Amino acid sequence: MLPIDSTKKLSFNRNISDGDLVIVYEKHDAMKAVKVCEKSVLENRFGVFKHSDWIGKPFGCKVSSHKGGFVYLLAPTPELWTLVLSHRTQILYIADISFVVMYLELIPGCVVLESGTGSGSLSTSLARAIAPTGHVYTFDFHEQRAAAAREDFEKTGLSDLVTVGVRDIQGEGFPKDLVGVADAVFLDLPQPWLAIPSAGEMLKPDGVLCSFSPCIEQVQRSSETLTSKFTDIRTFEVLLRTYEVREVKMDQSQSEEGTPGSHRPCKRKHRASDASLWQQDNSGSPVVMARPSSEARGHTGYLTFARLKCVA
Ligand SMILES: C[S@@+](CC[C@H](N)C(=O)[O-])C[C@H]1O[C@@H](n2cnc3c(N)ncnc32)[C@H](O)[C@@H]1O
Repeated sequence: MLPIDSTKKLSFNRNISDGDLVIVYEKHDAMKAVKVCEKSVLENRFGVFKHSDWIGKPFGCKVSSHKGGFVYLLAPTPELWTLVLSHRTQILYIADISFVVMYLELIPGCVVLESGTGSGSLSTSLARAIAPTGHVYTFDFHEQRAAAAREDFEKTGLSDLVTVGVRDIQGEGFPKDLVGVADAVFLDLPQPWLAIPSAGEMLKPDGVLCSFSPCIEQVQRSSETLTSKFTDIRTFEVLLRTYEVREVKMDQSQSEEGTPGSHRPCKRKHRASDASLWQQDNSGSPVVMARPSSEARGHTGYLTFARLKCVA
């Protein structure tokens, strides 16, 4: 049973305290994690911000610098942490992470095994999904990476939910004391097929495994290994298309035709089925438009899922 404290730490429905981690938000692509320390200041292009002014304010608040600039102080949720963490390895991002959490069928109380830990990007979301009574056991054979991940889980308040082990999972498999305890196993390893037999031993009957691989050759090799003990083998590639939503001024002719490269704006205001595109009725007034982002992320990898066969 986990100490009740871990539930409290996961809740951001409270005010900022000395020692808390906050995400200082300038804009969606300019954020950084800062540990609040009463005597410290944050300096950026908007001025100097005293941490002491932040203490006692709610997460999500807007705070001002000595010269009137401002930033937002956001809670270190897994969604934001993934965007600000220090990259020690390639990491999983939100599109793949959300898919993994859903298809591994994670709910509070689940036990999840993961390897490798890498930068802990996925582990952070796994931990929140199984909190407050579940547990994530994550393994990496790289000692410094494992230690850095442990420090990060301390900072983000997840250390009661995640145990980081140093182990060569491809060579040795998962530890024998975890046999049969896992609801789900996640592999992000260069040769996942070497770890699949051990992952199968760790899973409860009907448990789900997911393996992330950047190349289709790895998927084929993993799938061959999966067929002996697993069923319902499926591979997905999650391709995310991001849209930029901007307010623009248009003249009447443009508003009739739409703008090149964008979707033609819809003349209706806030129609529920067309919520991303709309315009105000008066020509010349600002129009809100959505267009595909030029920085859209393409291929990240393949997610192969499989369910352990139940032996009657
Ligand atoms: C791409 S990273 C994982 C990133 C992680 N999914 C994330 O979202 O932050 C792969 C990790 O696997 C670890 N690794 C590679 N081979 C391993 C092995 N045989 N046993 C354990 N870990 C291994 C590497 O050290 C590396 O940290």
